[in-house]
Amino acid sequence: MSETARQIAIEQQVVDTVYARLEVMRAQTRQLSEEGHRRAGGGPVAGLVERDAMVLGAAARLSDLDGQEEGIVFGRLDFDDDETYRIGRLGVRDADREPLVVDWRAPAAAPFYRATPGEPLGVARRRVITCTGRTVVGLDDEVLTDTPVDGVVGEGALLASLTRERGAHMRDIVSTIQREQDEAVRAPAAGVTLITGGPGTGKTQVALHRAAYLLYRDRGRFADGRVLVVGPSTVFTTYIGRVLPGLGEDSVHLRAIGDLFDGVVATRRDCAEVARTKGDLRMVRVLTDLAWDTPPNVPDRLWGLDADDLARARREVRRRCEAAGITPNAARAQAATVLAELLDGREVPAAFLTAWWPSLTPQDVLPAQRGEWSVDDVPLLDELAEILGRPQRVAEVRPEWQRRELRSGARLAETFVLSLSLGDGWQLFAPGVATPIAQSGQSLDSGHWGAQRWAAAIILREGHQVVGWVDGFDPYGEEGHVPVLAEPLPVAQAEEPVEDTYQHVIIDEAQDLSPMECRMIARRAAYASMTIVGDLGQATHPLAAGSWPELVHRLGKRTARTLDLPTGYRVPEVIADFAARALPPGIAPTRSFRPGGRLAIRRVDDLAEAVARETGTVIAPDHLAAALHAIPVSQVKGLEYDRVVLVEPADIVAAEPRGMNRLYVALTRAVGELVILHRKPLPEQLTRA
Ligand SMILES: Nc1ncnc2c1ncn2[C@@H]1O[C@H](COP(=O)(O)OP(=O)(O)OP(=O)(O)O)[C@@H](O)[C@H]1O
Repeated sequence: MSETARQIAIEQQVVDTVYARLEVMRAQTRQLSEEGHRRAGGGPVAGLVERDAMVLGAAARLSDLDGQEEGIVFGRLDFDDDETYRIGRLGVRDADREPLVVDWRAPAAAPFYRATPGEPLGVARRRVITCTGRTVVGLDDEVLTDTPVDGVVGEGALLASLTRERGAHMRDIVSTIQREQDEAVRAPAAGVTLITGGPGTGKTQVALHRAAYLLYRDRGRFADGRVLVVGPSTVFTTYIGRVLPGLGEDSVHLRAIGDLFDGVVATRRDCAEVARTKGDLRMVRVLTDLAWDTPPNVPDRLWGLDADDLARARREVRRRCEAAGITPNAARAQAATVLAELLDGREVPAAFLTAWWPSLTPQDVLPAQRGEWSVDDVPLLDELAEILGRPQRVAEVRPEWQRRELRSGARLAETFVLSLSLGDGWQLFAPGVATPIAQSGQSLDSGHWGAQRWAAAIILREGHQVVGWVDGFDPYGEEGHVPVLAEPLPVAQAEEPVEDTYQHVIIDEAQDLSPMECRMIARRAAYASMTIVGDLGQATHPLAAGSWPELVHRLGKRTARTLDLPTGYRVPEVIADFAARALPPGIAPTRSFRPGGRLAIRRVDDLAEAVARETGTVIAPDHLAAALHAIPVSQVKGLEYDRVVLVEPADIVAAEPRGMNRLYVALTRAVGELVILHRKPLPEQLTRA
């Protein structure tokens, strides 16, 4: 038996023990979950709470275990003092609670990523264990001590991992995270962490592993959708979408910029000129004017008031509301007041007010052009949501009595009638109109009649019945003869305001954010710590920040701790050296870890014909992409392919103000081979030696 086979057999034994233990845990978990469901049948409130807690915990545990089928154990550390332990995607203990595998995120696992020959941290040997499913298929040892270590085997885990076949989705790098990457993954959660580095330095990987790390370190704070990861496009989020579930985490919100505003999924980008306009901070003013403008199709006269009078009234409403900090969607009462003043106190019918001052959604104010919003529209919709204000929340418009009922969970007819100002109830039915009791004066008889009408209204609206009459308070709080209502509808669930802010926000490809996009993210990160990941050399947005401090500031934060990733793991040396010619002055090229690589540059007469002869992924200027069945160059950010065929660089550069940066992005997508096909002369920068 070879030494490698012997060592593999040793590790296989450990892996088998871990899986056997997981099976036991899985069976226990399933039993727990079933027990939870059975108890739920009982129904009492206390039981429900218990059920929820149990089912939730059990289900989470199950999905944890299911997600970890592949390669749970991937590392081993042997220390100078003969201590040994295995590192895995999750921590597993045996029946006596002794650790079988240490979670890669635990402090004890840090030496696996941090130890170097110069600074071994007590580690004698670091071993990477490669599994396919439950079978150990390879080992790679690195000895970090001068004293001899037995049974050393190796095949270069990092290189092996880099040369593995590429799938349609990004795979995690948990077994080969490099030291500088690990420092970025484990940087403190608080404040702003800025992770910079050239193409292929592992920024995206670090960002995702960091999300998993934060969840592990402070689950109470970050679980349940409290971490947001923002990427540049839905193609990109789909590409990286499996990394976190593979690491056992599925509670992170992963969103593309075009996907951040609820109810809209935008994938198309506007051309640079339009993007420049839409991304500019001056849009805030434009959108504010739009939000207060007269909406289309609203009535344009009311009794003696014509369209001009109404337009003037609208301006007056805006003036008063802006002075008082009231948003358009909360301004109907002010609108009523202004109109009533113009009408010498005459009360404006509710129906008119609702039509003239409707509640607006951002989509009402900024309808889709040709049936579709662009990614650059999304921050505008989000801004409009802020400017318009939410249509008043149910909780806010509910009268106090109703809120009290919702809080207590009980709807008491007597309470309903006696303890509240009946005006509240009437307001629900006919806002802005005087109540029947008020209209009928103070005589008890007509008051009684009015109360009956009022009760009928409430019956219609709320499903109550009148079961008697008592002396209570009329709509104006005066004493009167009022109905006691019964048979209420069940009390609805109290609607808690949904907080859509996060505890931690991770932004990938952050160099590309326009000022308006920054505002959209900052709105979700007002109280959040942040991880900002990017490369200024790949900035293509016409309004991209010129420096990192500027971007941090745009995101509403002040300072950042910066970590730079200096080594590129994607692009091989030959291609990286060539691509560096497209880098703007002042940006240092990335040192490539991958040796070799193949580069071919061909001048051709017919692009379509030349493309048809090639194999690999074709990347073309956007205007040629469809004809050549190619991926538009604007869509490849963050992605990578084994063999890239890049078409007509001159057109890519000419298409937009930051065309050279766009070309740099395209040149740095290839993992093995890059073929450049061009009909027009190459951009001058590429021809420089
Ligand atoms: N430590 C590592 N071990 C194995 N593979 C790695 C490691 N670091 C990075 N890689 C691989 O290198 C490639 C580039 O990584 P990634 O996409 O995270 O880089 P990036 O810096 O985000 O690139 P870009 O700036 O182009 O978006 C990926 O295939 C990734 O899996």
